[in-house]
Amino acid sequence: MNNKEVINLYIEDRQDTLEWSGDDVEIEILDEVVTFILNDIKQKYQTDLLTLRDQENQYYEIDQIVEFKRPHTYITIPQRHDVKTLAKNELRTNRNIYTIKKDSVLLDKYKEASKVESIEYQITAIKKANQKYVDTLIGIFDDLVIQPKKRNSIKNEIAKPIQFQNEPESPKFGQSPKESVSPSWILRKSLSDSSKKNDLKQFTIDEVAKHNTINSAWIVINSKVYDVTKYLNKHPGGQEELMKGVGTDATPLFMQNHPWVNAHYLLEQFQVGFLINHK
Ligand code: HEM
Repeated sequence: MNNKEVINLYIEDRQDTLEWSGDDVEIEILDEVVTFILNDIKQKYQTDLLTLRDQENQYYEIDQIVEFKRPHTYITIPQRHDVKTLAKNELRTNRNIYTIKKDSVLLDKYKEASKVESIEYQITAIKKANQKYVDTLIGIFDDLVIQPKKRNSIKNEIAKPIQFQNEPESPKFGQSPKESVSPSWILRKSLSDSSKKNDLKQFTIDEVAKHNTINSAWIVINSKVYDVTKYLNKHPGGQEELMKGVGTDATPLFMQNHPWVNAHYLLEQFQVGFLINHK
């Protein structure tokens, strides 16, 4: 009964672990969960290109993670990481553990040794999120002058590794990508971010809590503080729903309702700062 299986995905300081008991879980479900994780990584790292490699540095494709139940997959972003050195020994401070059952997935998030969040997803919600992700992505790219080449094939080619004939000079961890090797849309995004960054402040959760009315409505999603006063009547789920999260760190509520929504894309103009985690 206890034939527990595990797949690990690593990128920088993040480790995502899928755990399941071999008898209970169909391979399609594992595929959905892996896709869900890779989509999340793509959103967080703002890229649609991820390469997957094993411990021997061999490239492979997304469906091979599950098909061969590879225990360790190292993920890199071609223009951002030095592809010659796999960061096998990075300190993984952010760990996400997905316990997969027949119809649901329990996600436990850890920061260093402490559990910071626990979310239960129905498999149907994960499937819906994967489907929605494609739509969200198209929405994002519509706004950019330069379109990524694979825009129409993203759905079928999630995370397909790309190979360079001559490997480009890649920045090391922690350095920002060089202009010459960055896809222009990433560059564009980071430039617009940095010009605004000067105005952004740091807030404690107590300061955020003061803005809990429809006349001044602040909300925290993924450590970013947004003044959503002007977004309240635009929220597709309704003002009343959004008000449930106002004045708080609403990341868990947000994730329960629509993990596929890219909040930062929608709310960037309303960002006023960052949340400081004090103590
Ligand atoms: C401030 C950040 C938020 C943003 C940018 C946002 C954005 C959205 C978007 C784009 C949708 C449409 C989703 C779709 O059609 O797939 C939506 C729906 C919804 N949102 Fe939010 N939301 C936010 C916060 C919240 C919070 C805090 C809650 C709950 C307390 C919430 C509850 C809902 C609900 C219940 C729906 C309807 C879902 C459905 O029709 O299936 N949202 N939101």
